[in-house]
Amino acid sequence: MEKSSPDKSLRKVTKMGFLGGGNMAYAIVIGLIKHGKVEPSSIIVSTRTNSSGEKFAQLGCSTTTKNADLVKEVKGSGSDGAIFLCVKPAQFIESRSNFRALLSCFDGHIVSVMAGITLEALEDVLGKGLNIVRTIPNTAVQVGAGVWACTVRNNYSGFEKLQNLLSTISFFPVVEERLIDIISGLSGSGIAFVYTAIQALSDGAVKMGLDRTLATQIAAATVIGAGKTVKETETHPYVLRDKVCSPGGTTIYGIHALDKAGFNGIIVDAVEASTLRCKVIAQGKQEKK
Ligand SMILES: NC(=O)C1=CN([C@@H]2O[C@H](COP(=O)(O)OP(=O)(O)OC[C@H]3O[C@@H](n4cnc5c(N)ncnc54)[C@H](OP(=O)(O)O)[C@@H]3O)[C@@H](O)[C@H]2O)C=CC1
Ligand SMILES: O=C(O)[C@@H]1CCC=N1
Repeated sequence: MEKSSPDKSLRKVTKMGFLGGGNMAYAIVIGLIKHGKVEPSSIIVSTRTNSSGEKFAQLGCSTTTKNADLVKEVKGSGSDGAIFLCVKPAQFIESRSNFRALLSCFDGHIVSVMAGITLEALEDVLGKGLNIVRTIPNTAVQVGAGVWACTVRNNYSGFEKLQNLLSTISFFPVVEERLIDIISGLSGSGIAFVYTAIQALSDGAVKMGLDRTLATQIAAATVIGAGKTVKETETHPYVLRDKVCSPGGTTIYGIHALDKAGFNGIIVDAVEASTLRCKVIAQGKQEKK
């Protein structure tokens, strides 16, 4: 009896190419290998310089400094391949004619992680009718706990394969495009605000006499616990906060110190500033390195 070929809709994203191998690409690649069960041999990374590719080669990925070689290799895997645009917005705009020449005939998934660059701008550069997904990840994908929001013009056939893959390392909501810059400020950049808060908590404990290593471990565990509690109990953060504040106790004295310093307003300003900055860097106004 003739063996039936496997249902194509059940096949996975087969080959992944990363155009740009900086901090974000590295976080994604590490996450996919360690937490997404992706074989390093199915990943190819392109960078401008050989030295930037070395850390990927050490993981067992292929590397190149020729973008055309990367596209050729991913194309060879058929329409189940994915190319991730992981260069800076200004680098993309500066080399737009090269990116158009490379990708205008690519029929796999084209996943942009570039802050600020809209679907319309991506289509202007690369062409219409491609399977383009605009996304904004954060670097916690490296530990399988990222936030990676995405927007897609139409749910093209095969999009769910990409969704399944990227959901292995992140909370992967599909949202309206107008929300992407806000989520960039909230989680793409927001993770850096949380690192700052962890450092500040640790500093406070060191000031009071705890050793730095233990202070940072406890600060990190406290932030993880707070996030998990908000998520799993689905309770308003201020209700949870009230349960920590005993009347006349220790916590309300700390909360008072935060209020006097304008803590809430500072965080709101930070998310606002990072959100609005997306529009500026989308015009190529960024230091290109
Ligand atoms: N970092 C983060 O937390 C986040 C970043 N992003 C987005 O990810 C993208 C990358 O950011 P990040 O990784 O931080 O930046 P990096 O500067 O760390 O990385 C940029 C990479 O692009 C490579 N590169 C530049 N031009 C080209 C080109 N023409 N062809 C191929 N490779 C090229 C560089 O190569 P070389 O090293 O050889 O110069 C470098 O490896 C940005 O668009 C950013 O908005 C989104 C969310 C979060
Ligand atoms: O700082 C940046 O521009 C990138 C985009 C979101 C997080 N990092």
